[in-house]
Amino acid sequence: MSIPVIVAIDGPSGTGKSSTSRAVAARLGLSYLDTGAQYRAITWWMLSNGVDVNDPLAIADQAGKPAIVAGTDPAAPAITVDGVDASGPIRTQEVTAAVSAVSAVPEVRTRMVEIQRAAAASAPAGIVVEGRDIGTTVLPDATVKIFLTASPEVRAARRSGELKGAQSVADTQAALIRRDAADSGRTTSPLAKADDAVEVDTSELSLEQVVEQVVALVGEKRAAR
Ligand SMILES: Nc1ncnc2c1ncn2[C@@H]1O[C@H](COP(=O)(O)OP(=O)(O)O)[C@@H](O)[C@H]1O
Ligand SMILES: Nc1ccn([C@H]2C[C@H](O)[C@@H](COP(=O)(O)OP(=O)(O)O)O2)c(=O)n1
Repeated sequence: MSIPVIVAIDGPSGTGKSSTSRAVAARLGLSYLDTGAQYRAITWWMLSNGVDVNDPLAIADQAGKPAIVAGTDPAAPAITVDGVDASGPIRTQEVTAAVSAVSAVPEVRTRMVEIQRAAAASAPAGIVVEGRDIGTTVLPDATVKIFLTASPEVRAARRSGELKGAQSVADTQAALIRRDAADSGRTTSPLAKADDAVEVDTSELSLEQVVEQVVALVGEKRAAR
């Protein structure tokens, strides 16, 4: 058996983290973990249970309550909260608007990071983990670290394509920029590129080209060890 490979993929919203991570994991036979889905899931629980998402003390107090379980099959990403499928509700604009505030609370992060490290440690062949602080904080010893970027215009166009006109491209771009600022500016493990991460600007690349680059980097690291 070869040593498990750990791939950390970080970056702001709409840069292609989820699509790239799933495709790389599927191609290399690795597990896959979407940590953003976990932060969205705990945010959904807070909103559903009447917790004031602008009150960090209230969030901290409740952070230990919901059971968040994320699947690790790249072919069928799954997320449940207290056993209930949360894959639809975590993508609503209400959750998107509240997730940065909830995920800035240290007690929330401590819990999520524990679950994320356990998933990485138990993946038989290795795992691709995507998020904001994977290379810096969650898995600082990852085999390969990637930091994806793209221009705000490209990211907003990609996101509004998914929202199917529910929000204008200009509003989507403004919301992305607000979330970037909140995620990069928080005190506990902000969105940041690790010093040893490879930065890939995906603005002008197809998904296939990004996947190829990441797969090639993993191959190089494997060959070197
Ligand atoms: N390199 C790319 N070129 C064009 N579209 C892309 C590319 N990467 C991702 N996408 C599309 O952009 C949208 C956002 O991608 P996603 O992987 O969800 O980004 P993130 O996880 O960083 O928010 C999706 O609709 C996806 O299909
Ligand atoms: N490792 C992570 C992953 C996500 N988060 C927070 C910050 C992000 O704005 C939200 C949502 O992340 P998600 O990856 O689902 O966001 P997008 O799909 O890129 O819009 O969660 C985090 O704080 N740390």
